[in-house]
Amino acid sequence: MFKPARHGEVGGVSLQRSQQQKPLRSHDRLNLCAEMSYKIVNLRVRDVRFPTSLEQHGSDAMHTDPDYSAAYVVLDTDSGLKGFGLTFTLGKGTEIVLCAVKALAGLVIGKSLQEIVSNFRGFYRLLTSDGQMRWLGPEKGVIHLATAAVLNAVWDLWARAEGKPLWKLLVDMDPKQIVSCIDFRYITDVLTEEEALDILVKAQEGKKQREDQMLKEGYPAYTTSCAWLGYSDQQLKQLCSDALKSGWTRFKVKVGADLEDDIRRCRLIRKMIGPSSTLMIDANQRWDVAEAISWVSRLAEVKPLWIEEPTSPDDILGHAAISKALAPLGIGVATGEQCHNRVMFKQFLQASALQFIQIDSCRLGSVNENLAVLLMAYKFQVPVCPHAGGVGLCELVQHLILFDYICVSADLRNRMCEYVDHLHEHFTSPVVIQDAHYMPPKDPGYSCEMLEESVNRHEYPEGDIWKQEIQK
Ligand SMILES: C[C@H](O)[C@@H](O)[C@@H](O)[C@H](O)C(=O)O
Ligand SMILES: [Mg+2]
Repeated sequence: MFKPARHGEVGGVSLQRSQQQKPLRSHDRLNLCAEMSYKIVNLRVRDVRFPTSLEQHGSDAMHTDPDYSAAYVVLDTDSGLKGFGLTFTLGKGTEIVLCAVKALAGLVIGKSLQEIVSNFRGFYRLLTSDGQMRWLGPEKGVIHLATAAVLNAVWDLWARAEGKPLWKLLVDMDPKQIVSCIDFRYITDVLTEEEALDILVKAQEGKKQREDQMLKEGYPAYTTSCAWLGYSDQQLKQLCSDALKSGWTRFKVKVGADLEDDIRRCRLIRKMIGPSSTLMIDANQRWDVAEAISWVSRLAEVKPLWIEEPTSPDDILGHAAISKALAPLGIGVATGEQCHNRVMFKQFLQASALQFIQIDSCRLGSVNENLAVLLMAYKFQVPVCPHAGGVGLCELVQHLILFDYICVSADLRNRMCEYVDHLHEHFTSPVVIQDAHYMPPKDPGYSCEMLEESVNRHEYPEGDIWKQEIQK
């Protein structure tokens, strides 16, 4: 059974003085309604799946039948306010994530939001460092996906309690409070707390203009939904021509299963979008290192900006070798959607193994760990181009990239956020895309809440959608 940690302790281990969270001074605190502590009294988690594989939406060279799914978390508080969070999965296995979320529930229930956010670094540690459960990770795999779902719900609750969309909650925070949410353990050799603070303080200049700019123009996006691997050439053409009409200028194509098909499909798209539009290719980990280099060299004629996930997501030195070999062709390497944690990102950066860093709102330990990666990326001057799509990933990650632009990078060169046009209708505050840009969300929260009816219909296996599928 989990024993609540005493002050200065995480998972029964006493923290070094320097790692302890300094209590926030009163002026650092946000406006959490003074008389409201928002005590979390219950955590519910549901297995929600969408049968996207039936039409090959989301298919790639390794995931040929993805059913976009979520472990969907709802936190109930004593005040009636709820927090909604999720992590993304591909169908089978979502029930395992549910088990992991349930295993973490005891660390959350009974805590007040005030208690959590006044020592968010400590709370992140509590979830990721439990003396028994960390054996399942640490900070990777199913337990980390579950951590993301739970923490996403906590951040959603916090933003709702403040009456702000999450990006605005972050933008309005004092830089000291931002760094107080980050666990710097294992990354201080490249980024110390002081350096992080320095980056954030320097970026205060021009913040207001950048916020206004985002509210007016939105954040640039690219689309992946024209060219899933399982789509026919006919479908590709139709979707690409529709996207061009709607103002899209940046496109990603799935590759990696068959070289001749890739050449044909990429030529087709390049021809349709013209030389000045941007094309990216994504192999979803299909190749070995040498194979990746030779395959992508054959596709160099279509001038891809990047090759995404050319090989195993764990092979940092392999990515470095591919980056080096493809640099003369003007092709960068992008990865991150399956990068476990900030430590791996640190090494990718140290090894110059990627030229585009793809954070993921549900793979890393929520906002807390993503903040660490955004700051490391800034230090190494590597552009962040978040992974999105799936179910809910666009809704979530738009908040993080808005924060990145307004408060960290202040730069839009070579930067764009992924977009796919699936399943937004199931959310209470779906993303708003205008002229191929993400428009900043206005509703309070982290945009994770799904429509109750959608959850009921898609819950696995009892929902109507799945009952019908099972009967077929
Ligand atoms: C199975 C999924 O659709 C992936 O193919 C998808 O996340 C993809 O890698 C992407 O970059 O969007
Ligand atoms: Mg990808």
